Amino acid sequence: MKTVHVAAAIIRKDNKILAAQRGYGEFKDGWEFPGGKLESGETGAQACIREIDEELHVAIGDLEYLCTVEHDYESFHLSMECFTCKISSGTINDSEHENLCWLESDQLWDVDWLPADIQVVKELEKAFGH
Ligand SMILES: Nc1nc2c([nH]c(=O)n2[C@H]2C[C@H](O)[C@@H](COP(=O)(O)OP(=O)(O)OP(=O)(O)O)O2)c(=O)[nH]1
Repeated sequence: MKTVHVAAAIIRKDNKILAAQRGYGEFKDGWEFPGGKLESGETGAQACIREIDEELHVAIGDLEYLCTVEHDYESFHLSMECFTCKISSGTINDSEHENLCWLESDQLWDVDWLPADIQVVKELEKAFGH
């Protein structure tokens, strides 16, 4: 099965994290962390910074590796590196998602996450002691 390498940004603000609802494609309407596929030669962190600039038009910093999720979808295997981070400059101007939502720590399960993201949210709960 084909492996797709993705980097995802868990953007933190105060006690909240940013969730995004996909606006197109196979997983339309599912909730995820902003990010996208690694380009050749890129590290996960580099892809994360580039994707967030392209999608949300902000710069991110303070990246901290959280986990890598391995998930088998029907038609591909996803290997997704996840980083927590903060916005270091700019104001979000979303060019790609249907919705964005800042979730408080007690709202993490209020959205319908993509299957692979369930594990990420569990890791987040562990990391932040919820
Ligand atoms: N960005 C992102 N993708 C995720 C998450 N969870 C998850 O299963 N995925 C899957 C959905 C997609 O199949 C793949 C990421 O593709 P993408 O469409 O965001 O990447 P991209 O912008 O580089 O790609 P493209 O649309 O230009 O082809 O990973 C997540 O939390 N964030």
